[in-house]
This record gives sequence, structure tokens and C-alpha cells, in this order.
Amino acid sequence: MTKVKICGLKESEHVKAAEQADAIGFVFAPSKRQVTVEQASELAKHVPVDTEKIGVFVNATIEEIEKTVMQVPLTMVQLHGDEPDELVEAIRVPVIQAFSIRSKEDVRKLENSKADYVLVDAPGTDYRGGSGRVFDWSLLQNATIDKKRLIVAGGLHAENVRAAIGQTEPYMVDVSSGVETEGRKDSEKIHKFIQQAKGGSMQETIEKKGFFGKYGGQFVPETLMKAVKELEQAYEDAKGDPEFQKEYHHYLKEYVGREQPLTYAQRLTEAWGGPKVYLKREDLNHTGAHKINNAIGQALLAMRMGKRKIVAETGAGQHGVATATICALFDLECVIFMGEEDVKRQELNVFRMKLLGARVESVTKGSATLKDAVNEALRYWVTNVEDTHYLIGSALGPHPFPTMVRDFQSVIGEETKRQILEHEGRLPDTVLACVGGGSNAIGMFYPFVKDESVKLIGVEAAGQGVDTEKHAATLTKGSEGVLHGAFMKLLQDDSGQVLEAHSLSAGLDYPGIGPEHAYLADIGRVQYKPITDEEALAAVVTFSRLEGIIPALESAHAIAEAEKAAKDMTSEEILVICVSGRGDKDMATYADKLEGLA
Ligand SMILES: O=C(O)c1ccccc1N[C@@H]1O[C@H](COP(=O)(O)O)[C@@H](O)[C@H]1O
Repeated sequence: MTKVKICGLKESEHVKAAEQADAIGFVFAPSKRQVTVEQASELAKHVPVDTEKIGVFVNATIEEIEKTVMQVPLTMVQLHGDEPDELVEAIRVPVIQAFSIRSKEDVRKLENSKADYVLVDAPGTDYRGGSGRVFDWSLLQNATIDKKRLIVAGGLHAENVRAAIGQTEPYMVDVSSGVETEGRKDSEKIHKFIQQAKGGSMQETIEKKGFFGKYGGQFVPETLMKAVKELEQAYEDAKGDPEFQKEYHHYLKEYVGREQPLTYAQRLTEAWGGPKVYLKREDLNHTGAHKINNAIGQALLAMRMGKRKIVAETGAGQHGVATATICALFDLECVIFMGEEDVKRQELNVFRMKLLGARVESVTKGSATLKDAVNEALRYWVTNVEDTHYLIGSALGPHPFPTMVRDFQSVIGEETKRQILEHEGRLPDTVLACVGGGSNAIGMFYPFVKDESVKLIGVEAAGQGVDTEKHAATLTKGSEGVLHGAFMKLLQDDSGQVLEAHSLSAGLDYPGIGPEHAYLADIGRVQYKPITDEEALAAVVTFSRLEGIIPALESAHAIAEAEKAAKDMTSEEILVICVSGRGDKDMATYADKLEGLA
């Protein structure tokens, strides 16, 4: 399907109108559509995480471009002047180079471009682009340029865009003047343009919403369907509402303490003797883990929906504590379901939740762990759905939960991407995160999914070994089925009964996996590796002593796999580990299992 870019956005209502576009453009060059870095940075907060944010420049210096890329931040750069090859090659994000097309001779120039993409446009009038004029598309006939690099612009609008796509078969179409009325962007024209450009496939996209390939969906009882649909609509509205995004980011900064550093791990780098190792410090968040990023987002959404009662599940207790914390902050009633086994393992977190004013319900059914806590929380939601929001803690459950949790956690990957560019001037080679349901991992991976040079590794819990019956290695050993409202990969027996998962880490012993992870595994974009309890415990000791950071047992799985991955990497390479949480909650387990230390 041809991608769509809407260029020259200056107002948040038009950024929202363009939410179905694949890319949006901010013009920093002289133009009636010019914006400052500060304006673009504010508007960028309202752009969906999977939309490219492209800055348009005309003969700017590399310093200006780099500073703008960092500050907004931008994911791509469009050069619309006479920029030399050296400048094109020096830019660290993908580059689009624009060419004015008057003749076949101009078309031949495209082939020599050093940019990732070439944009063909009519010659500018007052400014270097955005003139609203069409060039002769037939000049592109027989051009040898790779169509996967081709972007067509120049005087496009809803009525001619299908013809342009038919004649030129580009990777992307780009519009500015054609979605304006009297010099100002027009939301209705933006919608119409996107709909036309995407043609019939737009309908398909809408129908498939809530699925990642074949995974996901809304497999819930009828009694929950109304609430799920209401939530879907409410999230869609909130996602595009600048005020909601502003409030969410306000709490991330002022209450959670973001942004969190991307720390260079010097001693670990030296000890492993391979790549430069960086740590994304989710352990520094208020409450000690990444869970609060999502809890804040969902609590704000619940209040927007007029719901002031919250139910949640918790495994390791981190999500329970994050939810209880936010409920205290916003004065919401809070019930947390927690498996009896986890209540025992995570005594400290149980007390924290109670101290914060939450009611903790111990679940004795099944294996009395995370899966059973989710079951009970869902049951509670069914009977209290009118005034209660289910604040799920991982990228699990029926649509829109997996998408919503991913979006709220994507702040991890977005910050990491910006920070590594600041530290190293380029993207990392490998990024690792642990995976239970998969929320810290999907938040870290999602902003990197399109960057094919970045290897992504999810680390699941192998417990006592994947060839024993005591593990939680869903992607290594699981098969397709439905759990907690979504089609996913899970551990089950031949008759479809869900098996007990095991991991010493209470946050990873879930028998399923978020549907987006199942999809990313299928298409080979993310590799999933198992790490045993023993390997994770060894990593706890190494990491604590080399870096002075006691990691959560969950995060230690990612660290253990990182050490393995580092063996095949050189000192020229960069590896990033998501330290999803700190180990305070695991002290009793560490004291018990790390013989000789207690
Ligand atoms: O849009 C502008 O104001 C602009 C200014 C300077 C350079 C490029 C600009 N926009 C780009 O111009 C083309 C065509 O736009 P239009 O649809 O013909 O108005 C497009 O690539 C914009 O990204």
C-alpha cells in the first residue's frame, strides 16, 4: 500500500486529522508553513508513535539539522535545496532528497542521489517547494529508479492522487497545498486525501484494527463487549487529543521523574570485552519499574471515561504498586488481584499496596500466580463494568489493551532512540528486553521496529529449563490459542488447557505472550531467547557488583542474554539493555537463592 505524508503542519488539530497518515512533515525552511523547533517539538508530542516525523530543510547546515532532529525529535529529514552529497551522507536519520522535475534529464539525476529516498516535485515558485503545482508524471516512465525509494509530490489532492499513484507507483505520496483551504490546513481535506490515497485498502486496515497479523482480537464474553468497545473509542479519542497527551507527559515528567538516563555501563563493557553497553534506566522511575508509565496513562483514561474505580492484576507486585500509587494520587478506589504464590514471594510489595490504600485480593485458584490473577481481575470487571476500569499491566488482553499499553510504554524506546543518537550519533546494533506479557519489551522495541539495522532480542523465562515442565518460555515452546481475550501463543496441553508457567521471577511466569510479540516473532523481526532462573541469578550478582545497580529478577534475564549476545559482537558495536526495574522487591528471593551471600 502506498504510504502517505501530510506536510506543512502547524496546528495540533491538523496533526490529529493526519493520524492515519504514515508520515507528517514540519517545514523549517522559509515558507508560509514554517515552524520553529519549539512549535514542532510541542506538535510532535501528539503524533502517533508509529508515524514518521519528517523535517523539511532548504540548504541548512548539518549543525542546524542535527540539533533539530534531536530536539523535536525527528525520525527523518527531507532536503529541498541544493544540498551536497557530503551533507546527505552525514545525516544520521534516513534522508529524503527532493528533485524538481522539468525534463527526462532531471529524472536521470535521481539515480545518483546518496539519499535513502528521492522525492520528485514540480519546481518551486515563491519558496523551494509547496507550490501546489503538478509536474508531468509521464516523465517518470521508464525511469530506472527503485520504486521503493520514490516519493511523489507536487500539486497532489484527493481528486488526482489515485491517478498519480497509478502512473508512478511510488513508495509514498506527499501533499501540502492540496489539503489546504485559503492557505490553512483543512482537516476534512486531510481525511479525504488519506482515504483516496489508500484506496480500498483503507477499509481493510480499519477492519483489521486490533490484530497484529493473525494475533490479537477481542475474544471476550458478550457481557464485556460493550465495555471493550467503549474503551476502544475512548482511547482513540484520547490518543489524538493534545490535552490528554499533554497531561500524560506532565505526570511522566513531574511525578515519575522522566526522562530516565541511558547510562553507559563502563565496567560491564570492559568485563564482557565486546560492544559498548548502555542501560535504559527504568529502575529509576518512581515505584521502581516501567509499570508506572502505563498505569498513569490508563488512570487518566479511566477518569476521562468517568470511571473512578480501578481493578488490576499483579504478578511481581510492580504493576500492583504502580496502580495503587496512581490511585492514591488521583483518589481512585483500587482493588488488586494477586496469586497466593506471588503474595508470599512479594511480601514487601503487598504491604506497599496496602499502605497506599489498595485492597489486595489473594487468588488461590489454579497455580495461584499471574494467569489466575488476570482471570479473577477479568471476572471482577465483568460484574463491575459500569463504574470500573480494568487497568491491565501488560501488553495483553483484548484490543485495545495491547495497543494502548504499547503506546504508553513506547516512551522507553523513544527516549532511548533520542539518547543513543546524542551519545553515539547512531542507532544501536542490538537492543534487549525481558518478556513476560511483554510491556517493557514492546515499549522499548516499537520505536525501533522499522529500523532494520537494529537487532531486537526479547528474553523469556526458561525457569528450570525449556526441556523441563517448569518454564515460561511461551515463544520457544508455546502454540497458538486464545488466552485472556486475545489470540496469541501460549503454553497449553493437547486439549487446549492452559499449562502452569514457572519462573523464579514473579513478573515473567505468565503462560502467554502479548499478541504483537507473537506477530514480531512470526515475521522474524524480533528474536526471542530463553534464560533460566540460574542464569538470571548469576547475572544479578555480576551486574550488581560491576555497575552498582541491583536489578529486578525480570531485568536480570535480559542482562544474562546480553552477555551471550555480546560474545558475538565487536568493540565497534553498541548494545542496549532495558533495565525494566530495580531489585528491592526481590531481596527475599536473592537472600534465599544466592547461597553464601545472605
Ligand atoms: O510546504 C512548503 O511550504 C515547503 C517549503 C519549502 C520546501 C518544501 C516544502 N514542501 C514540500 O513541497 C512539496 C509539494 O507540496 P505541494 O503539495 O505541492 O504544496 C512537498 O514535498 C512538501 O513536502
